Amino acid sequence: MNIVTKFQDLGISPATMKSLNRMGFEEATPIQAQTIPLSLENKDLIGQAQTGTGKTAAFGIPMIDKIDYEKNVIQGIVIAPTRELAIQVSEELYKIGFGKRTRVLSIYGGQDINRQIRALKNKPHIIVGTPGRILDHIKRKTLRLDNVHTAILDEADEMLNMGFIDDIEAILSSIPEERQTLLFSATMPEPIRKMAARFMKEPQIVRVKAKEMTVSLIDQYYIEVQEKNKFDVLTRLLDIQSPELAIVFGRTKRRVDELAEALTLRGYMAEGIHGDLSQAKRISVLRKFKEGSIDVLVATDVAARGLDISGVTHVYNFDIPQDPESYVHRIGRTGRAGKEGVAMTFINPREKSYLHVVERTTKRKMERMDAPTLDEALEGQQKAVVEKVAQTIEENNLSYYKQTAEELLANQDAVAVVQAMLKMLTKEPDTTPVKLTEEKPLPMKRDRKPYDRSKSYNGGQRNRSNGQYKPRQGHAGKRSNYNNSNNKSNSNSNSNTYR
Ligand SMILES: Nc1ncnc2c1ncn2[C@@H]1O[C@H](COP(=O)(O)OP(=O)(O)OP(=O)(O)O)[C@@H](O)[C@H]1O
Ligand SMILES: [Mg+2]
Repeated sequence: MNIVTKFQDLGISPATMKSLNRMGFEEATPIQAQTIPLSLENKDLIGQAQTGTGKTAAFGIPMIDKIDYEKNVIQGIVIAPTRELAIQVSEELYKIGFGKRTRVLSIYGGQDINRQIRALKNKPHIIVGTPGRILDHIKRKTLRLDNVHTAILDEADEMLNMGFIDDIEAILSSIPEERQTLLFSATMPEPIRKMAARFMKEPQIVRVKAKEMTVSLIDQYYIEVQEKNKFDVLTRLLDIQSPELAIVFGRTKRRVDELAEALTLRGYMAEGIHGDLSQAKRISVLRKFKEGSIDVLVATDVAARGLDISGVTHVYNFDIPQDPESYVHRIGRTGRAGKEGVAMTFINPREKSYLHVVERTTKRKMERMDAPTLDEALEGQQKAVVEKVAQTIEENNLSYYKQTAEELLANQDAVAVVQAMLKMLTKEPDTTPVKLTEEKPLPMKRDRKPYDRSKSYNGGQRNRSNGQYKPRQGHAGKRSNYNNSNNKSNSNSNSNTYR
């Protein structure tokens, strides 16, 4: 049962309604429908909803609505874990605030601080920033937060992971206590609750009820593959699936650099992004990806949180993530705002236990897929050529080639002509040798918590000798009955690798 909620029924001001219309937002998403009215009543809130379901606007709309344009002071602050996210959130807030002419400023590390100080003098209404840099400005007294009425922690659990808790505490302590505090993420592991108890006043918890933690529009597969074959499998998949935009996640910075280089060697438009790159480089890589001048982004988990890039059709977990939360955020870069997506996870046979922990957390099984063969890759390439031919016929004026084509067909067998052209146009699967340093598989996982059979899926069986979960029969795809699981026992608690 889906009840449609119109934005005008949520008590939003006409000025903000105008912005939403301009953005093409018609109906509120469930998290928006459930949190906006509470937020307008100044309630503290913890909001959890699947990736790509509009949490930014869920906190952004009511915050903007409460901004007094006449007052030239900072009234709202958003704290986000990465620079990219700070920029993206500030852009979305700018759009939402357009009708009310709200001034939004993003401040983050790596950017010239003097420029930021000058920008702060322009009296923004809202600040979006990363914890370190915000605190830096507070200490320099170039940022005063005593008129802030709304504080938002986006991706709060990631900020905890990154060790920002003290910075956040320091920032919040310089904001008046009467403030409203909101906390949003797709995942809410246990430590978040402690954090909430410290910083919030009787927070209302709004969890959009969903059977699974991941969006059902994302088809999720896993492929069992030996480390040394991973790269060939990746390029074959890229050839077969021909994603519009793809993100490949690697475990380490070195891995990302090597993968980006290897993909480029084999003729893909790929670039890497990770925390060691300069801020300017990271932003330029992301821009190229958004514009489509590169179509494969290779990334560490730095890009896994919150990034909203439309057109990402495929996510490849070249290395399986260490913890299930990270999986949820990574694959959530696709299947956003109602679009479909595909997520493929490579697992080394020794890493099967991680697969099971992810599946138990998300309450969704991944379907097993066999690694594609060279022939299948070739077939994929051919199909791409055929599609391109059809597209060219549709789009271009080909009259210039007509005479030659007719002559060719008069002298040759038509099928032979097409065969020859296909052969010429089809990119043979590239096997250019590349250098990738081998990554060790993740250490065998031992679940410290006893395995509660009444709660999660019923197909796993503990193998005592090595702590792995073995599917009872066949592969994981045979498992069924996730419905028995108790959804309220948010399975995050199953994760014992909290970074
Ligand atoms: N009501 C709406 N109607 C149409 N599109 C919307 C609506 N709300 C948000 N969107 C769009 O959906 C996309 C995803 O939104 P957003 O980035 O806020 O998701 P999120 O829930 O924060 O995801 P994540 O957990 O990955 O951070 C954005 O492009 C946003 O503009
Ligand atoms: Mg978000």
